This record gives sequence, structure tokens and C-alpha cells, in this order.
Amino acid sequence: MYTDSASTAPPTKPRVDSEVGKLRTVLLHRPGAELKRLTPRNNDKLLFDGVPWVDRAQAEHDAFAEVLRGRDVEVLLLADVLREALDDSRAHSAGVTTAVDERKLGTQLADALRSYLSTVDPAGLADVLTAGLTFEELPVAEGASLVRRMHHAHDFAIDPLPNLLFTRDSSAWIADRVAIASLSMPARRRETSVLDLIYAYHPRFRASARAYGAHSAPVEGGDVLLLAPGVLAIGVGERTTPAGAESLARSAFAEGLAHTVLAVPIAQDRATMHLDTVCTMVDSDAVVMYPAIRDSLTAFTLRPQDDTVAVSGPAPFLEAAANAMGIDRLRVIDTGLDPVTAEREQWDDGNNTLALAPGVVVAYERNAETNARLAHAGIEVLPIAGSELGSGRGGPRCMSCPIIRDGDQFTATSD
Ligand SMILES: NC(=[NH2+])NCCC[C@H](N)C(=O)O
Repeated sequence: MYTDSASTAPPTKPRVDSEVGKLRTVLLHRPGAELKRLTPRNNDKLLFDGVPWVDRAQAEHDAFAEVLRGRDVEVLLLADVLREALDDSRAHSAGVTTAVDERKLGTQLADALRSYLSTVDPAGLADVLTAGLTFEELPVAEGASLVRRMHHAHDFAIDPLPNLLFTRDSSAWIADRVAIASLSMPARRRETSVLDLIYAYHPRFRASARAYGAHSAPVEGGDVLLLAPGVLAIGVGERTTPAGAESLARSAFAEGLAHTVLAVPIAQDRATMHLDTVCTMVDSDAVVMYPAIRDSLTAFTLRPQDDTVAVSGPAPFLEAAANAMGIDRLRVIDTGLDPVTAEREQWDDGNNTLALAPGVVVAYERNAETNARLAHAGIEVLPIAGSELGSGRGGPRCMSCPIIRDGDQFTATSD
């Protein structure tokens, strides 16, 4: 059922079968002008807890990327791949179409904006797609549109996408297929069309097959954990819905990407918006986990059965996971020792580590106690600063979309 990746040459085809296999290629987004759109009036709606210092956030992000490059990880930056995708004229016109919302702008302004954007070069269009456009910035001569006249100069004609920073959520590779997320929060929905352009038109990706319909029920990548080749855990809570988990499971079974899917209910809270805010893998048999949910977390187990999906459980998550993974026990390292420290470090993404290889993780340096506990358990922790990056409530895992990892590959068999 499992085959080893045979060659030793660096792999170039996208493929991810686990959370911890040696990371080869990753997609990050260096925060840019879209973060400068955040104000105390809109930060809640745009899902940030404050107004970040953008230069510092960029410096922290550059340092994060350097840690990855220092471990031989190829770092792709979203702005670059988007611009390259937009070199294709079909991508360019699709980009213009998705940027302009006629319901918001009215037909007159929408038409004018579309004609203007179709003359903008790929780099300029990539900027508009990520940072949005205010009414004041609209370069169109049509001053007479009622919509334009009645909107405040600083209102957004095209909304910015500050949460593109969290590339984990907008797409996820499962084996050799990419699932483009259907994001649930209005502030993030347009991210789907940006990722769609990249994967449809970038020369490196356009041959890749999709795993899930981008316009299906909500599923976000932060909820999807590849516990082992062929075993997925999908958090169901504030973002991913039961219907989203069910349809991703169906797609994964139909495409032969998994033999078991665990649907894991999590509290519908900002603090636990995704499964990866309370649990991430740090080794092939170990997770870092928020102790307050360690004993109460459960999972439904889904398996393919003829043309349908058989559901069993719920059972305790740690048991169901170990069973599905075919191991005796999943080791758990707690976030912090006392409940208050644990709560603080969970909030600051202490659970949200990015594994670069089995037993090697990137973590925010501020979660000192959690990191010490990881080190004590034999995990190598590569600390990064995240005082500004963290204001969007996301850590190293949220800020990364692995595209190639080494390791065992799942292949479905007909037995
Ligand atoms: N995988 C994650 N935990 N992502 C964190 C996303 C944070 C982002 N501000 C949001 O609310 O959507």
C-alpha cells in the first residue's frame, strides 16, 4: 500500500503526503501593501487583532523565509507566482473579472474599472488583486458615477486581502493534488480566486490536478492535517463546516488520496479558528497540543464504503488518530505547564509549528515554555520572531503551504 520515493534527486513535482516529511518547496506570502490597509476601524472585520507595524512584519517574514532557505527549502513567494501567472493573457483577463464586483460598484463604474485594469501590467494587477483599491485610488475618469460620488474616499472599491499571509488556509496539497479552499469568512473569500489563477495558469502548476471544488462547502487548509500518508484529520468548527469536511473526504476517497479521514469537532471560537491552532505534528508520531482539549477532543472516523462514506465514532481523538495511522500511540507534548501559560501560548500560536522534517520545527520564539517542552521531548526548535506577524493570529504553520515534502507516499490499492 505504501511505496518509498525512489530517487534521491530533489523532487520537482508537487506532492505532500504528511505533515513532517522533509520539506522541499513551500509557498509563502511576504506581507505587503495589503497590511497597510488595516486600521482600528477595519481590523476586526479583516481578521487582525491589531494594526501591525508593516516594515517589522516584513523583516520578521524575511527572517522566517531565511530559516527555511537555510534548511534547503525552496521558498516560492505568492506575489511572484501570481505575477508570473498573470503573464498569461487568459489569467490576466480572469484576474480582472474576479477583482471587479459589479454588485458593489454598479455597472457604470465596474465597466470603467474593468477597462482600466485590462491595461495594467501583470505586476500592477497582482498589486491590485492583493492590496485592493480605494475609491480615492480609482484612476478612472468616470467621476460621475453615483457610486463613486457617494462612497467615502477611503472605502474599498476592491477589498484588500491581508490574510493572504496565511497561505496554509487558501490551498492545501493532498498527495499530488491541490485543494483550493472555499474560505468561510467574507474577508477571505476572494483569496480563492487568487489561488485559482496561480494554480490554473502558472507554468509550474497548470498541469496539476485538483482535489476539491473551490466553490464547494467551506474547508480551510488550517483545518486539514495530513497525519500520515493516507490519513487526514479535518477540523470542523468556526471555518470548516461538516458539509465541507464530508465533501473533502468524499473527494479524497474518490481520487485515491486517503484511506481514512477523521472529522474533528473544535470549538467555534476565534482562539481555535482552525485545528492547527490547537494541534500540529512535530514528528511522525508526535503532536504539540493544547492541554485543555487533550482529553476532550474527539473524532468521527470516515472510511470509503462502496460509493458512500462510512462514519463511525465519535471516539477520543488521540485513539482514533493512532488507530488510523497504524501506530500504538500518538505522543503528545503540551503547550505550557500551568493553565494560564498554556492559554497564553495557545493564543500566541505555540501549537502552530511548521515541521521541516521529522522532529524539526519552526516555532514563534515568544512561546518559551512550549518550545522548552518541545526541546525536552527531543524536538529541534528553530525559533522565529513573530510579534508583528502574530497580530493576524497565525503562526509558522498558518503562514506556509507545503508544496513538496519527501517521504512515504500513499497509493490507493483496489483491495
Ligand atoms: N491556519 C491558521 N490557523 N490560520 C490562521 C488565520 C488567521 C487569519 N487572521 C484568519 O482569521 O483567518
